[in-house]
Amino acid sequence: MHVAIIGGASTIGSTVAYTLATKDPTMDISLVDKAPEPAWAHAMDITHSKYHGTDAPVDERTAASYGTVTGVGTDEMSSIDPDLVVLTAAAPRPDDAADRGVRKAELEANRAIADDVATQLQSIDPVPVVVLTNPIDRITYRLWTQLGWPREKFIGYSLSETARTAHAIADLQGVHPSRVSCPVMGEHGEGIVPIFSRARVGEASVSLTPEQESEVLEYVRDVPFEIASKRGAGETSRWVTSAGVAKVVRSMLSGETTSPGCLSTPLSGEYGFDDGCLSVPVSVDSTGVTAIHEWELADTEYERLVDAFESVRTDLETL
Ligand SMILES: NC(=O)C1=CN([C@@H]2O[C@H](COP(=O)(O)OP(=O)(O)OC[C@H]3O[C@@H](n4cnc5c(N)ncnc54)[C@H](O)[C@@H]3O)[C@@H](O)[C@H]2O)C=CC1
Ligand SMILES: O=C([O-])CC(=O)C(=O)O
Repeated sequence: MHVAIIGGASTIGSTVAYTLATKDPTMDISLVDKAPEPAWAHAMDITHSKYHGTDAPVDERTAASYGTVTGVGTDEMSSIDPDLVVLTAAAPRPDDAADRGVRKAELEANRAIADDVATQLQSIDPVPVVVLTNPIDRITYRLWTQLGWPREKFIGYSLSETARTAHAIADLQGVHPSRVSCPVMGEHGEGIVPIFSRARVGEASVSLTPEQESEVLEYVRDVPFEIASKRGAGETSRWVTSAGVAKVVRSMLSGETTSPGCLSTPLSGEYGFDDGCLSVPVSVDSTGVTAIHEWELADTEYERLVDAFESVRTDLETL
């Protein structure tokens, strides 16, 4: 399997590449970036890391199954034949990168990048594209409309919220986060919609007060920016993001249909929404999104979803 990461020299792209290479040494990975030298440098470093990551020396047959990690410029996109593309290309982060509104503020600069990437991708056959470039709901939509590939190919990555929500609920319930599940729909940003009606600790449903729900919401909205402010504005949450993206990519390329969770995808009537992207529960396989599941939601959850969609649509009108 071959994954091309466009914006592969980025903090997030290179960390996704390292995580994928560590979890699956057989994968071929191309780091494609408008800056070919750092792309090459990350690729070389990750290639060396595989020596220790795979407990070398290994036998000849195992070694022959290992994939390559390469770094190239965007002008080489047409010579790459990926099974899946991950998009992490982005404009330099603004000075207020640790402010909560920054994802939306990135729209104008990253829209131009999405249009450039659409041109790069015209040179290959349609494959699934997992978009990380913020604001993902708008950028995923823009890429879809610019490229014209089937909507099933477009997935915006928003799964970090599920991990953050699980941690916040675990704190309130006094349990280990790994025991908690609570899907998160909506916008990757202020308009996240944790589906508290489906929150569970193990098999047991969880009942939170409205104050506790607000606490969870605020934590999930705030924590990536708290992390960015303490690390330095150029740094985002690379660890949870790369682990989540690796989960999505590996489950898509596993050869089976799986449901990794809620991901952003173009909607055509689902949940009553048209012409925009939001995170919704999906099934995926190596071809892209195979099903969008329409869950019964609590009234407050659906109202939050409507607000999130309106916010996305309002921004799309400006493009
Ligand atoms: N969806 C999510 O959960 C997350 C999304 N992000 C987003 O991921 C994006 C990347 O963030 P960082 O890794 O910090 O970025 P970065 O600033 O480290 O790197 C951006 C890269 O994009 C490349 N690039 C710019 N224009 C390009 C083009 N037209 N074609 C190819 N490459 C191009 C640059 O050369 C650079 O290597 C941002 O939009 C960020 O907000 C970050 C964390 C989580
Ligand atoms: O805003 C950012 O760049 C970081 C981000 O999306 C996240 O960690 O969820």
